Amino acid sequence: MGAISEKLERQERLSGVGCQRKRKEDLRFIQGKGTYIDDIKLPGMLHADLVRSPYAHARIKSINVEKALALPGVHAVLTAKDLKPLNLHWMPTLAGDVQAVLADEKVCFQHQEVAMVIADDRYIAADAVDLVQVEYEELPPLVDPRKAMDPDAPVIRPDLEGKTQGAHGKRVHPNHIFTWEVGDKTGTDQVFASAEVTVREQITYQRVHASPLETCGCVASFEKASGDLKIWLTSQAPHVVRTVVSMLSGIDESKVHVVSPDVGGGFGVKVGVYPGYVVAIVASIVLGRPVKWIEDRIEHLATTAFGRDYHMTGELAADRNGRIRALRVHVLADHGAFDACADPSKWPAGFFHTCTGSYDIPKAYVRVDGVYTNKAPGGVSYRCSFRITEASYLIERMIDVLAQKLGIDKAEIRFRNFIQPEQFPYRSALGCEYDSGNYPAALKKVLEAVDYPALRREQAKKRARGELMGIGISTFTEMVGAGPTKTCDILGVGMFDSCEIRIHPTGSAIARFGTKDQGQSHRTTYAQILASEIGIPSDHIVIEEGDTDTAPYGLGTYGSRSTPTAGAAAARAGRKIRDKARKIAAHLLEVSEDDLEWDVDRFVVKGVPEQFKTMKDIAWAAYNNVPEGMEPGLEAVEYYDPPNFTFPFGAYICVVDIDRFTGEVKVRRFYALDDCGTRINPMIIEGQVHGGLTEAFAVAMGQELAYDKHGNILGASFMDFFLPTAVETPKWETDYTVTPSPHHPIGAKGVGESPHVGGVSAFSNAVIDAFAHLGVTHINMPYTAWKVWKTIHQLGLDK
Ligand code: PCD
Ligand SMILES: [Cu+]
Repeated sequence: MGAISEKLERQERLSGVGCQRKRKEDLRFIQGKGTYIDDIKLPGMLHADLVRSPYAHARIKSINVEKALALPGVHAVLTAKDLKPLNLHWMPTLAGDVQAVLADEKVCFQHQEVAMVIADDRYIAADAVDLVQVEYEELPPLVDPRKAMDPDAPVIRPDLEGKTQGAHGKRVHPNHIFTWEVGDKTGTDQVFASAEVTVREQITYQRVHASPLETCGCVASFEKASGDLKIWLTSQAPHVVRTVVSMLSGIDESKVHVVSPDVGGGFGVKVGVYPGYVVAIVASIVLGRPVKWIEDRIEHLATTAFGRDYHMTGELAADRNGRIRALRVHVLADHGAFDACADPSKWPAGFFHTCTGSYDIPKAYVRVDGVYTNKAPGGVSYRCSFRITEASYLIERMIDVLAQKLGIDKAEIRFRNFIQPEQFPYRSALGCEYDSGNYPAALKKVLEAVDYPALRREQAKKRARGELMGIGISTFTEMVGAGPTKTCDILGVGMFDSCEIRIHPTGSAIARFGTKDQGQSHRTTYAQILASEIGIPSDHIVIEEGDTDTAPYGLGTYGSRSTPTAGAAAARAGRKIRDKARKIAAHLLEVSEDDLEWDVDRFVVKGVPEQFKTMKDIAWAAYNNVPEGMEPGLEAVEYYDPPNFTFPFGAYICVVDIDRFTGEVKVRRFYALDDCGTRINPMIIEGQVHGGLTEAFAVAMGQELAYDKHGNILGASFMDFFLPTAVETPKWETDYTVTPSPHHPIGAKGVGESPHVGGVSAFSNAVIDAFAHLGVTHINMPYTAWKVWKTIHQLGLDK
């Protein structure tokens, strides 16, 4: 008894994997001691502001900067003409396209960057922006992606004239970017031709935008004397930025130093490189002084990368009993004026090919056409592993549509189609290899928790009274953790990730990673992984990320990849430490290595419990008493290339009541069960789920970057773009099951994006379910009271 409780006590002292350790980050944050980009202030620093286009599509006839330059305090006004000699007026995008850094003779979207003013302070810079005179000649705008490939559509990108080959194959129209196909077209068509039942639906996932508290920005500082370029950047991927900056500028990569300090939220929008960064860097080089550029909220929403804008046609072929036989999907993807999608290079539509979801669908075919329009560029994964939200939304909507057509219960149809636990590893018809899962168990648990049959009975009664109540189910699967490097790279750099750890003589440690926290709590949870592996309490392990001078190379944090990649690297680096520690312990105890066994925080001689060396003892010895021939010190580096993605999943259920007279949707209940394999910190997982669900609620209920017919953006401030506060946000109930990933060293899967991916369809399915008995099969998001009321009114329910 005594020995067991003593062991438990030691285990507890580690605060390792599974512990509800409080966030290490918060001590600084709640005291206002965070360091975000705007907190960086360097001696002699200048401030930049951008001149932006009021038009969606126009020729630039002239730019006159004289008045702006004459304003006291203005140091420079840069235009494309100034960048041209440096060959920096255009830059490559992550998607293999090019993007104008400052508009070159023509603007292609509203708010496009036209010139940068650099001044003593931001106020002078803003005043000078108003003094820059730009003469435009308006061109007809192309706003509707469905018209992008019309024969007489306005040509958006004359720079691509005659280019019949794009980064992802043939281009068939001046506004065509790529066509991407996956799956068995003929086989799928055959199944459809002879299917007992088919359904088809047009589903648009609207253009949306992440809204981190901190907008994008940077401070660039070029040291003329040494030739060093230092950039502070609110970035999710600092190493990638260093590589890109070096490639673009020709400055030796060792002379480029990127620091990503505290990041005030990322959500995918801080992965890429934006024109503002490039011009700020050029300005610093030209002026020999540090230059700060920070977006305001309108600039952020209107110009830095949007998410989604997928116009999908989904079709399912099935048996009369609801067993799905095939899936066929066409997507028209609106990429805006430049293809600046942030996806792994080989995947122009990200991981949209996960659109068979959690279901065992024998045949599938997907085709995605990307087109240019006069809108801001982007296509980042707003809390989504590269288009998985779109994919999951499509299949979760379609399975409901099929259920309605066949009159099968929406939970039941899922059970009939789930990939079964014994089918894993499961290879989907579109080529994803799912590592593990137990979907029926998850859905069963949720249905029991909310008493699903009782909810359906209540709904039937309400329907009889003319009331609107909806029950939405979402049983989603995600594919997160890009790599492996053989299929995933960014501009040729493989998507591994890294951990480097050093144990100090007194038994504390520092570990550095190639990922970059933006609020996810890596300082807290990485230390927990290491604590469990090396037996040093997590409170004695400092975690660092974000400085390219010190951190090992890594691809950054997005796509819920940190736990699957860098988290795995941490576990494996820890094991390397333990391997060396075992040798040192054997030497100290004068026994053979095989006579030792690991016990929480020490090596013990087998069968002789009183003979042991703790990790603390070993750390000290590593610096003064190692076995003959061994290097002193105790450190390890691991670059981890995962063999596969991890496949977290979940079962969500959402219950809504809709006011028949106002169209207001009230979320009565939201029950979310997530399975992310081994849980490192349950409290942090719960926080991630709360955050992701709130963003899902925002997208489903109100977020939209709409454009009018002239290409004016309509949703570019928080007056119009819905950002839920605590007042609007529903109460979340969370639950879990644990299905460890078989290939991850500690069985963990990513979780950061799951609630967003699964949440959006749960809300959507709930709202539409409220109208299902009236024959409604789909309503596009967002479900504002106005839009829902229109449906009610069309159905004559408000009488
Ligand atoms: N199993 C498990 C898993 C996980 N975890 C935890 O949780 C978290 C998360 O994780 P992950 O999933 O791995 O993820 P990451 O990578 O880290 O992150 C990322 C994500 O994350 C999320 N979340 C968040 N939060 C916050 N606060 N902020 C932010 O910004 C954010 N973002 C978002 C997003 S969007 Mo993308 O980018 O779109 O792609 S992607 C994303 C961390 O802390 C970790 O550790 C645990 O514990 N366990
Ligand atoms: Cu931004």
